[in-house]
Amino acid sequence: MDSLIVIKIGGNVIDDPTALKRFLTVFAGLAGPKLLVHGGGKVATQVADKLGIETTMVEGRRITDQPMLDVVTMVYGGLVNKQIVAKLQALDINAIGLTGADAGTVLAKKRPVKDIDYGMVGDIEEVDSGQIQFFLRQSLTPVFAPITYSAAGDLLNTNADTMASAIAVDMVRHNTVTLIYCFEKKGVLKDPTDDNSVINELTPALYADYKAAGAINKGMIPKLDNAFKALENGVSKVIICHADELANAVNQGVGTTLKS
Ligand SMILES: Nc1ncnc2c1ncn2[C@@H]1O[C@H](COP(=O)(O)OP(=O)(O)O)[C@@H](O)[C@H]1O
Ligand SMILES: CC(=O)N[C@@H](CCC(=O)OP(=O)(O)O)C(=O)O
Repeated sequence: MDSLIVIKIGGNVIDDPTALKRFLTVFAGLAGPKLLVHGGGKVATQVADKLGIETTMVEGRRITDQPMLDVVTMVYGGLVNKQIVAKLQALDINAIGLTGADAGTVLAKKRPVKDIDYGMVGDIEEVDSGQIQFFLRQSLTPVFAPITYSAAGDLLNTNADTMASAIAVDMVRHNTVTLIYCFEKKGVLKDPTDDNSVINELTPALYADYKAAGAINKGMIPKLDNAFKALENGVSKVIICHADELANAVNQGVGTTLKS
């Protein structure tokens, strides 16, 4: 089986043009088939602000009413996605920008209303990994925006960490998959205020301990839940690392590697 690297790049890096350019240069230089999933939550919040639309996040998920859905569709599916695709083209990577609706790649279902009404937020139902494999075989590099679609034809806002995990898991049918979450810190930290406290190997038991102690919190919790889910479902290797250390993470094991 061919290997495939699925990489997710987070919103804090996307919001910093210099850091994004550095990351994309390293991404472009990685050998072999690869695929990028991007976030952009920070940019969406800034654009919503300018339009007078208030942002509400609950457990790391954006409450997405119709005006907010319009914003995230424009920001993720348009602005951020196309800027990344253009930069990759300039780096000689033939990138193809996609939302989950494009080529029917990621189908979702509107999150049912329980205690909280998230609005137009999608929980992933099905990934068409055969279609993604088809793009890869044409030597195209898919770049996914965190937008999915429903069977009824609605666009849905979907967390980018979840999207990367779901795509990686389904690609296991075709490839030996490595999943790498890149963000602005050096990995999962024992102490979030100390950038030199990287946990080299994280097991579910250690994760539970650090979470209970409050050392792993906020956005890192849904990220790790998605990351462990990928490891449990056939992804060979899952790494969380700094965007600048992507090349070393692939080759030399920097950052945090998840263990089952
Ligand atoms: N133990 C930890 N190690 C590293 N980051 C942590 C930790 N606990 C909480 N965090 C926070 O999690 C954030 C990453 O989650 P999130 O903002 O969702 O990432 P992304 O930008 O990749 O989507 C970091 O910016 C950091 O503030
Ligand atoms: C439903 C939901 O919360 N979707 C996310 C999608 C973007 C994202 O995940 O961006 P980062 O990776 O930069 O956080 C949001 O709108 O913030």
